[in-house]
Amino acid sequence: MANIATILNICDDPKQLQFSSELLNAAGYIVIEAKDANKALTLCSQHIDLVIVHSQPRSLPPPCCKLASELTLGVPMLLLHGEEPVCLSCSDKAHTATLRWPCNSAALMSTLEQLLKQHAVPRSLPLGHTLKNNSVASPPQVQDHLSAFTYPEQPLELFKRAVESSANAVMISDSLIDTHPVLYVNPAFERITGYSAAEMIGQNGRLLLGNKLDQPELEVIRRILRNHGTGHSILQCFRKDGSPFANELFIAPLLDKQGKTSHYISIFNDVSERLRRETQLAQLATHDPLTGLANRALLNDRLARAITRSQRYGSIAAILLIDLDRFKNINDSLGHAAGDILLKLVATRLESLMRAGDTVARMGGDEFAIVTDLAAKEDAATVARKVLSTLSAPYTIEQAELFVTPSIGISFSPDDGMDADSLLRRADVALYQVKENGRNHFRFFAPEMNQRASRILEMESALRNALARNEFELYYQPKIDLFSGALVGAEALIRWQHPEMGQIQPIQFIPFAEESGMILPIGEWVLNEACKQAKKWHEKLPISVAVNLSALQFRQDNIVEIITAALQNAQLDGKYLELELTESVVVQNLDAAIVYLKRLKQLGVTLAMDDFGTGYSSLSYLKQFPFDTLKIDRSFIQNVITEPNDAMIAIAIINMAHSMRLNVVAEGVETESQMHFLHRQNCDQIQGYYFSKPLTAIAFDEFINKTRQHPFQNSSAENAPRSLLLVDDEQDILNALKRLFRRSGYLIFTATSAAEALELLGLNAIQVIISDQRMPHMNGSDFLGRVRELYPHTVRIMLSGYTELSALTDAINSAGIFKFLTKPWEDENLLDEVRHAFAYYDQRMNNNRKKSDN
Ligand SMILES: Nc1nc2c(ncn2[C@@H]2O[C@@H]3COP(=O)(O)O[C@H]4[C@@H](O)[C@H](n5cnc6c(=O)[nH]c(N)nc65)O[C@@H]4COP(=O)(O)O[C@H]3[C@H]2O)c(=O)[nH]1
Repeated sequence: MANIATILNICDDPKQLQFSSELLNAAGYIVIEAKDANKALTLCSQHIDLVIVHSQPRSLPPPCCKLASELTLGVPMLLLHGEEPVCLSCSDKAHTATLRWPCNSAALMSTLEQLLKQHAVPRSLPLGHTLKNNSVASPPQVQDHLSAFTYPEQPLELFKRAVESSANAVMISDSLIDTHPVLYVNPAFERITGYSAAEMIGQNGRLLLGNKLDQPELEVIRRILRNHGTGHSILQCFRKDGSPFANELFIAPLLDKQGKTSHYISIFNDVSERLRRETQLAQLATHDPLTGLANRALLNDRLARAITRSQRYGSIAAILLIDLDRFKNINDSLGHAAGDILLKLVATRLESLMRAGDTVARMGGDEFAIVTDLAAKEDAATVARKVLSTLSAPYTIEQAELFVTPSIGISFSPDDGMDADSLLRRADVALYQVKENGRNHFRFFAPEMNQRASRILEMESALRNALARNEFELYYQPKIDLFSGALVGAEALIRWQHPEMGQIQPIQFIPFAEESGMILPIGEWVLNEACKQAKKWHEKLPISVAVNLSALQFRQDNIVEIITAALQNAQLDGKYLELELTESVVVQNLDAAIVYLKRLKQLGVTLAMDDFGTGYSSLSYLKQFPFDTLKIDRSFIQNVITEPNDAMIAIAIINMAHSMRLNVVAEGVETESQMHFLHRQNCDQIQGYYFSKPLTAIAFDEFINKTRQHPFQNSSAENAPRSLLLVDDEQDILNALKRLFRRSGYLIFTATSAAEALELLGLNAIQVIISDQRMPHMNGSDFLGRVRELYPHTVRIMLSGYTELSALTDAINSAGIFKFLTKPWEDENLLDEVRHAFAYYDQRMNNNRKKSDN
């Protein structure tokens, strides 16, 4: 068997080095030579079995042997010395043996043999190594620095040091003895557990578990021990001082030469901090940091589980989506800190309502959700009512009492869907409906709602395409000044020219545009287009153009910038742009609206309140807003000459607006009589089909050319001739009466029905009316009653062929008639009565005039 011990021979005398090396080689040793300390250092990283140091070398600095000994990890060292064993580090006893040099070969070899024997150097080549040129070559795949591990003597030392210095606790216990006594623990064990090696040796490792012997994770360890296997588990353990720590334990058997388990090695570490951080991260990933409630992700998971349970056990999974009404106002007015406090209080109240197993989550912003299992759908109503009353109770924040109401949308599984996504979407649709219908309430999802929601989605993409493809067009409806008859402005009204469906009216798509948010880009387009068009018309006529602004547009943070840009792009002076807002847009948030409206006014634009009379029509807030114009809604104008109530409202609005120095525009004027009526009531402007329907920009251009000045008949009462209106459904009677009064020089109007008569009254300033009692559709008393309300200054005479008492009393009581005459009449008598009537009229008008002069 080849003697393959490797000797590092260090000597700075080349001759001496060569001589000694030859001796060693001849004896069969592998010799590695080093002429100086540096070389020795590099070689020491190789596998070395023994070091020979010549103590006289001139250049080898002491303590050479100590150095070599350290670098070869305690392999035996022979010091060859001269007269004296000269080595400065001899006191360290780093060398194992000394020998006087020169000495004979036999002495040297026997010393070496002895040393190597003491250190049990192998007598055969390790597996995979070959003897090459007197040196051992490592197997090709083994890197040099790992080659040390192929020899057992050094690794033992190495392993010992590695184990000792390991940061992980290492514990070796005996498996052959029933009690599995601990045989060894390393310093890390002592540091982590607080137990010293002396305290642990002979004990069972179970000591670390304290009383916690029922941990399920322990089962893993027990199984490993039973099966002599390896495994891993995290156990709760206790330090010597009783403090707990999370012990991540790896356990493996150590086998003896027969392959039987003789020992167990346990390697563990305190992972409490890591687990704490992991828990914290998991908490962050699944919980809302502000309220500590489950977050959206966790809620999704819980909802999915509830759905599975509902399938398995036939229960009902319900989700309640809760949104705080007008929470934004609180944030805006009291600040975000107060808003946060409120959200936390809401979270606490919601949690207090819930049963074990329910999940309360914050979905983000002011939106919360509850997932709960129910026996019946109706139970969700009970839960919702509890939520409504609990959240509506006052909150005290920074000494202020706050009130918040919730809106709740509810959906169920299996009825509304079998997955979390569908259920959430449907609860959201239901919530939206609550918000639309006045808030502070709850609603269950209904399939019709879904249809609407998907319709909104469809429309959203259709509108987006329409905008991209330039399918929108603006029509313009003229506004006429009632006193000058001049064209003063136009209202821009959008139309959608659909390539297949033809022209679509705004009423069919604006509501969807508002709900989907598409009104924002569409509205911006309208503003830009209308401003550009107004500027073009200014070459002919300086008219102003009015644009409708929807609630969403008005609430945009950058609405002022958008309007400024539109004016700048068109180079239009702000005073030629009018913004029309409905009452509902401004009353949604009065305080904010005042601020916004004032900012808009600073741009020089004028503001009109649209559809006045249909909503709140509150004069008190109207006063606070900087409106310039008030538009009377079309619904009042439609019947203004036939319905006394509508007429009263129109008149009241005109007078009230004037007293507040507001300009009044009547919308939807369709007939001449309506126009004259409004003119007599001093309405400033009118808009409606009577003058023109909304026109394309080109048609409007022509309208400007034609209608520079609208011919307008002035019908003021002052200059009016004496006008007599005769109303009878029999044409013969009308003709007879006409003939009778023609002689008196009256301006005579005739009507065969009450409706026709009302039309004439609207158109003309009539002073005296003679009406038949029995007429189809509306009898004389009713007709004259209306006239009394609409035109109280008129003098009304009833000419009836019937003298029933009821007709007489009706005529006197409700119609406030001047005279009740019967047919057939006597001409002179009738002429007289009518003369009296005109005189009475004049007298009353004079009295009124005097009263108002005084
Ligand atoms: N029966 C009758 N109707 C008359 C008469 N005069 C005018 N109209 C109609 O009354 C509506 C007046 O506009 P609105 O009250 O602002 O009501 C508008 C407005 O609220 C909205 N709208 C139209 N264009 C826009 C727009 O560009 N943006 C926004 N946000 N809304 C718009 O759509 C509504 C309806 O617009 P249109 O269908 O154009 O209907 C217009 C107009 O064509 C009349 O004498 N008789």
